[in-house]
Amino acid sequence: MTLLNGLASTDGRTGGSGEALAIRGGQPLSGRVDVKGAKNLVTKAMVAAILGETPSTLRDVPDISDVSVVRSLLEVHGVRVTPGDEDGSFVFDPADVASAHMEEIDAHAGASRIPILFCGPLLHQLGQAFIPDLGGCRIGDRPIDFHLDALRKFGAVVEKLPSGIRLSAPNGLRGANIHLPYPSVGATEQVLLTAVRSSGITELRNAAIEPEIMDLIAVLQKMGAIISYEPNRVILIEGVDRLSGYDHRAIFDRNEAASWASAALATDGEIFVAGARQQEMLTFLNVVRKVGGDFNIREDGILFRRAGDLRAVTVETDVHPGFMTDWQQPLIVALTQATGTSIVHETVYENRFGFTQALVKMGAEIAVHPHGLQQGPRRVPRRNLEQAAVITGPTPLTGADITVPDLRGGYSHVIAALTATGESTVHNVGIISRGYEKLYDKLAALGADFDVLG
Ligand SMILES: CC(=O)N[C@H]1[C@@H](OP(=O)(O)OP(=O)(O)OC[C@H]2O[C@@H](n3ccc(=O)[nH]c3=O)[C@H](O)[C@@H]2O)O[C@H](CO)[C@@H](O)[C@@H]1O
Ligand SMILES: C=C(OP(=O)(O)O)C(=O)O
Repeated sequence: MTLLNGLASTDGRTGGSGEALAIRGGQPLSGRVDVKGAKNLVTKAMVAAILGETPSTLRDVPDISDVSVVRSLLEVHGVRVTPGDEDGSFVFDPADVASAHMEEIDAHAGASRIPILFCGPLLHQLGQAFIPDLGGCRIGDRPIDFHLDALRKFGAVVEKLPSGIRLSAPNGLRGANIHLPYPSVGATEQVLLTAVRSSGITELRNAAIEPEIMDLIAVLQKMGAIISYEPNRVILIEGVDRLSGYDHRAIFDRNEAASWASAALATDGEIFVAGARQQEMLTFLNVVRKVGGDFNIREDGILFRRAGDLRAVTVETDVHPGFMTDWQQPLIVALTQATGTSIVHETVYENRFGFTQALVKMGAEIAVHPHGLQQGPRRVPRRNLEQAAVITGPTPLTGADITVPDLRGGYSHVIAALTATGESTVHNVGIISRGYEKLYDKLAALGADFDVLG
């Protein structure tokens, strides 16, 4: 790796969103990468710290920009954030939690989806909350109606502002009976973070049960919450008057682990993903096996490589325990190298195949069907969100000039460029630092040949 203009941070994290990479591909990626705590747990556990009466310690916090955004939003609300007693650990002290100025909150608009989860904790601690407009990947409409409907059931009053929303709880928050129209990850977390200190019992039906949600439940239980779950996506929360801080090691980032696994398959390399665990990746591992990949599960991680030629597969993204929507983009890069016709049905978001245009530019044969391919009822009925990508392979990829559209699409572009022969320029790579820690260091450790262009 060469830093042509020094814009990349010295710790190997990507720099501003305008940064570009010149990548010379065609070589296998081989070596070891370490994955830390999951973006989709760590950011929520940080918000949970507001609910405690004593400081919380979170371990294995990745150095990603979504964590920086949430840290900054906590700090403007008076939470003191200091390094913990080991590398990657942080202490969150909520002793001086206070309302923040609107301008300080607005400065976080459009940066991440996590601010919506501040609602319950801030309402409990301050009686009011201002939430900026949300960011996150633009992969569909991403409404927050389930969040707001649930908050109103707890007794919150929601007012829409020109930018963001204001909430208050004039009569406090009371436990509620909530049935989510769809097992939304964020809305389930909203209910958990609000219910734990609301008076009485909350019954949440059709809850999401992703491993990161189970880890958030573990965090909240450490704080003093009483939460149980029943079959069929039912979660019961008995509100308590006070919560204390927690000490918790975050669950590993299974999305990052799946990304590196796909990179090994796409480039015909061999990558040991240290920190990855089998249990949370069962569904992904089944697909790795079906596509002709090989994995070796060890105590400290999982080794991924090809078992022979890659084979076409059909996958449908779904809520947990299904095949996660965040896994399909890197997998599709590998599927361009598989023999036959693969189909990926996207059922979670309505616009998550935009990244494939760049792959087509590089020589991949991918047809996107915006209204899906499947007729008739689906296992998880949705609101016509299905899209399908049909990938025919194997096709050689050649270097191209491409622009990253979002987090997972961006990672896939980098891996496609490393799979391709010749040189690619990948623009806008800074977005990838939302969810991948030390990307440049990891690529360099795996033998990738690239320059940072700025
Ligand atoms: C920070 C974080 O954890 N992000 C993850 C989280 O996003 P996030 O929590 O935003 O995803 P959700 O599970 O809420 O969204 C799933 C679907 O429900 C819809 N929906 C959601 C809320 C709502 O109020 N109304 C509504 O219609 C969304 O538009 C989407 O079509 O789960 C997604 C699904 O596993 C992952 O892809 C994201 O990586
Ligand atoms: C969609 C994702 O994240 P977010 O919800 O933070 O936009 C993702 O991690 O792929």
